[in-house]
Amino acid sequence: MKRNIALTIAGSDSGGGAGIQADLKTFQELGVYGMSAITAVTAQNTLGVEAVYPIPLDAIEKQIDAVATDIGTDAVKTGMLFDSNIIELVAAKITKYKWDNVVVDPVMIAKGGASLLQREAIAALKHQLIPLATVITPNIPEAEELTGFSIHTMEEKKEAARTLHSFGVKHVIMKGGHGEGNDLVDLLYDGNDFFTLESKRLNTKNTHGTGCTFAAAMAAALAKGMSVHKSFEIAKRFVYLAIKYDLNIGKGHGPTNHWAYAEHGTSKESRGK
Ligand SMILES: Nc1ncnc2c1ncn2[C@@H]1O[C@H](COP(=O)(O)OP(=O)(O)O)[C@@H](O)[C@H]1O
Ligand SMILES: Cc1ncc(COP(=O)(O)OP(=O)(O)O)c(N)n1
Repeated sequence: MKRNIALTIAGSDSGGGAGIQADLKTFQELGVYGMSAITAVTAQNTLGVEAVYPIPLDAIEKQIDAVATDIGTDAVKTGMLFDSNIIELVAAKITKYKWDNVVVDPVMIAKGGASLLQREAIAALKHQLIPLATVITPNIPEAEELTGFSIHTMEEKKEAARTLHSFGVKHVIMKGGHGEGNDLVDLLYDGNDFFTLESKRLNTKNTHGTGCTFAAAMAAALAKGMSVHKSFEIAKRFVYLAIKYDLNIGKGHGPTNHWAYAEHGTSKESRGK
């Protein structure tokens, strides 16, 4: 049986809810063979990030080259990239290996407030990596940082999506988890039209790793040959169910449930409107 392949270039979360661990679990659950290039090791659990250890640049390069020269990939997802040197390296490798289906999750700050991207790296993210992406998946604070303006209303979300699209990326998905109110809207912009996917806000503290899981599900669906729009639907549903059937793990913000899509994905009740 043919298996499609996806590569995640991201940080390790020792607690298993976000980063490389969330990505590989998501790939597996969506039937995609997962590979990884680790950019940083974090000592992290549901209470927060205790320490960050960036991986030497040549070790990141060797991980990427090792999988690229032998195995190849159908999609790439980037997460925590930590500094501008790592971003420049990743951009150069995407160009060198002519990868498409590139999902860039512009990870900046963990939910507990820990910085996962140096401030000096924001320019490299904007000008070197984002233009190579098929889709970027910022949350509201990340979109505010990248565009330089604050975002509260739907019109401001649309304006931010237009601004981010002008950086050269093909599609922008503005995630709505940080918005206000009970109705939660994720917005896709393809350069011409806007598409929204809505859900009720689930009342849980266990949302650690939602952004990583969403972007990894996008990458997995793209790796399987689906369109960006179809991948958006799958990613939204995958993360919604992962939050709805959350796991009671740890004393803080627990991880989402990566089994939920397989276990509950077909029931009407789980469709969550
Ligand atoms: N409480 C919630 N209930 C339902 N969906 C949520 C909730 N929080 C986040 N999501 C969904 O999870 C995904 C990630 O959203 P967001 O929280 O904005 O990103 P991040 O985890 O990067 O901060 C989005 O699809 C969003 O709609
Ligand atoms: C190693 C690592 N990478 C990324 C994140 C951020 O993940 P995210 O999905 O945005 O979830 P929260 O941190 O907001 O819960 C991370 N924490 N660690």
